[in-house]
Amino acid sequence: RRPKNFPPGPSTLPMLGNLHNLSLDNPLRDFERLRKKYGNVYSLYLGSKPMVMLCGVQAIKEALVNKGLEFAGRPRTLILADYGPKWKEHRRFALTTLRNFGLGKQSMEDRILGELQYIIADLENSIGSTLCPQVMFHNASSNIICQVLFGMRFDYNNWTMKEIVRCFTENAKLANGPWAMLYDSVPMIRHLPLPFNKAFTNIAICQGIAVPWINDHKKTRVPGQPRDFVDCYLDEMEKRRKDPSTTFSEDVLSMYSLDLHFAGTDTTSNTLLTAAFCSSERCQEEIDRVLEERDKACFEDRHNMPYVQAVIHEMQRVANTVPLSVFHNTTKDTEVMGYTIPKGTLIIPNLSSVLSEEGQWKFTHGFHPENFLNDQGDFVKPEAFMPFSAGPRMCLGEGLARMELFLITVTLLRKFRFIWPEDAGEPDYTPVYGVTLTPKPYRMKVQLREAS
Ligand code: HEM
Repeated sequence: RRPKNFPPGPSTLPMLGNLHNLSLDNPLRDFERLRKKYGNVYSLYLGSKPMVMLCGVQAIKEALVNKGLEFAGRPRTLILADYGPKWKEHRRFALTTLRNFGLGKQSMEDRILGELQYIIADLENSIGSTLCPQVMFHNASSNIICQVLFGMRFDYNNWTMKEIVRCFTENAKLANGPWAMLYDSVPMIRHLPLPFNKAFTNIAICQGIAVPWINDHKKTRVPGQPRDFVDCYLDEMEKRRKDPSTTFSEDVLSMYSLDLHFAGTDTTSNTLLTAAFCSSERCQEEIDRVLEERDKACFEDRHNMPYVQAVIHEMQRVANTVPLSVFHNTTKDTEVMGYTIPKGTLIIPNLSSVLSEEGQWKFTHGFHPENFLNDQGDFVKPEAFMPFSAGPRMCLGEGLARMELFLITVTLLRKFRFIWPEDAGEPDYTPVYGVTLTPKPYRMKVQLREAS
């Protein structure tokens, strides 16, 4: 039985709770069906553990923004830290460090533009034939964040690179799956040989790769002259050495850099993968007009490219890359939309429900850049645009991601034309479910624009 004034939901079965109400492949449709039946705030039981689903702008903003700290916890599933001093100190440090490395400034742009040269080379090698952009975009996104963290990049066919990307993509599929949901709620399943346990093997593999890189930094760094995020962290650890309450340590560094590397890879690349479907001649005209003879774009150009901006934002809306955000936990007894939510309740902010919420968009279905343009053709961002979530736990890499999406889209559309191969049949837009939604693997034909 649900506690008094707890959000409503379907009746439960012993042991299973509501698991039988959810499809193992893709529970998003079930969540939408339940929203229609029970409203924007409803509850489900994963085994015996309650969870609350938040749908729509109003409920999500009330919880994640207005009552941000009360909803800022994390369940102890995979890697991201729960709410507390460790999360606070590390989040503050990471935001400042990323900013100092030029988030929004020249040097971060240089890193992205530098990586773009390798993407361009890959695409040029595929002119006239077809290419699977999945691997290329994953490698590029991984390299960009890898350079920020560790100061290095890898060739796209390098074994280490392939192994990291394999672990990340596999974990992205396991992380929000039903087993992951159960993992937090039914401790005894942790000892069973379940598919979800593979996620921990993958984390161990990635740590096994990253720890020697960190050790190498310890040997080669010059204190006070950081080359990358890891150097900055080691400097900070040194500074806090005598502080008994510090949460900075080498163990945390290896986990934290893994969090950032993972969070910055599968998200950006899956958004770009959806983007490759959406290129348009109108974008290309705007890009040509603004860049004129210049050989590369810069992030500032976005202010003169309202249509491109609208396309990129619409592509994020449609891509719905992180449909259920990352799960939250309540840090104290609280309320949302008049319902009572006890401390320690699993919270799922259903971002998918906001990105396609009736009444929030000019066009809810299909791909319409007009959702982000006013009558004068200026770029506008509706309140319901929340692919990075909202509140104190919102995406830490939003700045980097927005810069990547803009520079990569503009540079590639300026140079190439992407065509759906005639013999490939109709594109299948059904995404593959996970913490990130992934388009089914596909191939694109690539042409140089000048040549066409
Ligand atoms: C298009 C690309 C991206 C999308 C759509 C995206 C989306 C999200 C979402 C929805 C969350 C969950 C927020 C919440 O729990 O309320 C999140 C968290 C996070 N993201 Fe991103 N993200 C993207 C790119 C990146 C990049 C490039 C980085 C790397 C710097 C990154 C680092 C993180 C981290 C560290 C968190 C956890 C924040 C915390 O727990 O405090 N993300 N992201």
